[in-house]
Amino acid sequence: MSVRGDGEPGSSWGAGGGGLRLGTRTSPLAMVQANGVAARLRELADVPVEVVGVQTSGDRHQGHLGELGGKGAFMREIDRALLTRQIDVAVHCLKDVPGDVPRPGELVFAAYVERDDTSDVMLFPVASDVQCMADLAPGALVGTSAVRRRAQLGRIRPDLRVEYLRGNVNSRLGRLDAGEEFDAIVLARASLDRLGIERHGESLDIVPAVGSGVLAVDCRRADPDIVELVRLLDDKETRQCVAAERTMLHGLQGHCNSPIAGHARIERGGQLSLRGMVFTRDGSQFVHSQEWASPDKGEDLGTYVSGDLLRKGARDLIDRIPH
Ligand SMILES: NCc1[nH]cc(CCC(=O)O)c1CC(=O)O
Repeated sequence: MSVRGDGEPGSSWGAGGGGLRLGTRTSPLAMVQANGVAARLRELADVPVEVVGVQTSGDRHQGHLGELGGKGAFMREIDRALLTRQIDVAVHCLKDVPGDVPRPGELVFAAYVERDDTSDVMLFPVASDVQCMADLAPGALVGTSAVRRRAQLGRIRPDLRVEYLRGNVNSRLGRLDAGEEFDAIVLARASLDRLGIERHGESLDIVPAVGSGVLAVDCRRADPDIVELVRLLDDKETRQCVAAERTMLHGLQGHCNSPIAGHARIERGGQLSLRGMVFTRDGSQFVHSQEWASPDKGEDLGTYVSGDLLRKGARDLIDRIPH
C-alpha cells in the first residue's frame, strides 16, 4: 500500500534514491503505527517516506502461530525486504519480536519509540450487562492468544475458561460483539489507543509482556544516514527499559509458548526497576523476581533477574510446556 510516494527527483535517500520506503505488516494496527513513524521522519528530515505493507506468513496463516515457528512469522518477510533493499526502514511491535532467535547482524533497531501504555485490558460485548471481570459468571469464556495472559488470568480467576483467539483487533472486537462465542476478550490498551478505539475496558492487574507498548524501528547498519535519522526517534528511557526486559528474556531462553512476563520502568527516584515472572500454563505455579539498578545498567539488571528466576526454578516451568 502506498500512502505517499512522491519521491523528489534528486533526493538521495533510500535504496531507490527517491525517498525512504518504510515497511510494516499489512494489519490496520501496523499501518497506523507505521504512518505515525513515517510522519515523524518526514518532519525531521524533510524526506519523502512511502509506507509499504509487507505480507507476512504470520498474517496469512489463520491457525495457531506455533505451527509457523511462533512470533518470528511476522518478521521473516520484513527482514528479507530490508536485507534486499526493497524497503529502508521497518516498524515492529517489539512485543512480537522473538527473544530466542538472534536478529540478522546487518540490521539494527536504531529507535525504540517512547513507550505507550503497557497494560492489558478486558473487554466485554457492547450489548452485555457484564462490564467487569468480577461480574463474569463462573466458567465464563475469555478469548486471548497470549499464554502470559492466560496464566495470569488463571491466578485471578481460576474458574474462567480461556480459548485461543487471534486476528486483527477489529475482527477480534467483531467476534466479541457478535455475542456468540466469548464473554470477554483481552487486548493491549496500546492497540486500542493507537487505533483510536474508545470503549470501556477493565485494566488488568497483571504483569505486562516484555516489550509491550514499544515500537522498534529497524534499518540497515550499512546506511549510516538512515540510522542517524531514525536514531532521532529513539527514547532514552524506553531503550533502558527495553535493555533490561530483553536481556532478561534472552537469559530465560524461553520459546513463543512460554508464559513469561517482564516489566521495567524508571522509578520516581530515578532507579531502573525490573520485575520478571514465569508461570505454568494455568498460572498455578510461578516464580517471581524484582530488582533495581542504575538506568544505564539495564543489561546487568536483566541478567540478574533472569538468573534469579532460573535459580528459583524457571527452567523447569518453561521446559514443562511443549513448544
Ligand atoms: N500480540 C499482538 C500485539 N503485539 C503488539 C500489540 C500492540 C500493543 C503493543 O505494542 O504492546 C498487539 C496487540 C495486542 O496484544 O492486543
